[in-house]
Amino acid sequence: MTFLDKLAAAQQKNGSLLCVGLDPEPARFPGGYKDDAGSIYDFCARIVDATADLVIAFKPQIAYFAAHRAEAQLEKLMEHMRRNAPHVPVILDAKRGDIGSTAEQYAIEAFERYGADAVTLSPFMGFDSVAPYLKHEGKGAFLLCRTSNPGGADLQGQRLADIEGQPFLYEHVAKLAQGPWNLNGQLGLVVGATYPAEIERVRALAPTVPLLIPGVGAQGGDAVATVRAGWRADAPIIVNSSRAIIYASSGEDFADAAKNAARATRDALEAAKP
Ligand SMILES: O=C(O)c1cc(=O)[nH]c(=O)n1[C@@H]1O[C@H](COP(=O)(O)O)[C@@H](O)[C@H]1O
Repeated sequence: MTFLDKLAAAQQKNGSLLCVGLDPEPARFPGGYKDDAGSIYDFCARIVDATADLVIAFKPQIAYFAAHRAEAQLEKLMEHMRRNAPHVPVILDAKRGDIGSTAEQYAIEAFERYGADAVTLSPFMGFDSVAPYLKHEGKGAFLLCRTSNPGGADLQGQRLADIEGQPFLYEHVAKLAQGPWNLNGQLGLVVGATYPAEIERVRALAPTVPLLIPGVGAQGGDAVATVRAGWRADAPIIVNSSRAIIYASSGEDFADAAKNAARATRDALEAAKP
């Protein structure tokens, strides 16, 4: 099953556009797990089990594992998701970007070592830095386009004077992902929920690619505006929330609280569909 097939199946089965982001910070863990990097797997697995019937995808952020020497726990978590939530695709948030020969290794890491269904990438180094990921049949690759952080505009908001129509850099990325770079239909784009006008613009330029949209919840993005700007019946959007879900409670009830927060967010996103 390809990433896109899995995404469509999860969306239908769970009636959801919500992606739960797995950004484990031991300092924020509840009760007995607090400050224990050895509990990263246990904490995340409990969040996964509590929310697996409410999401379109899971998105582990690799830095939160690597910072604690917890790559083995990430491997175990990936296995856990394949076993306990086989219907939910996993996007490994790694934001890689490097020359082709190194990108080949990063692609092996994401798709073979961790078994991810999709990965996040920086397009800054150009097509040859993206191409190695596209050789992995059926896997997805999300290019950073208009990111959720305020500094995203520093470069993504620059006009490209030598390209017809003088588009912003993020608009050019959207066009490349919809067109010449999308060799096998594996590309998607990352656009922040904090900038709904830009989501609308990206959707107009890239009408069929999946959009990964982080920034609702802790970053304050508007769920309703996000769905109105990006949702199309025939093109998926994946709306990520990490901290607002996984740290919904700092008590022993954290998994139940995550489930309730995920359900409320899922329902708000569904209700916003036109
Ligand atoms: O690629 C991403 O996932 C990403 C892109 C972006 O523009 N903004 C953004 O916040 N993210 C990631 O999405 C998650 C957002 O987390 P919360 O702000 O806690 O919901 C983090 O893992 C970020 O690294």
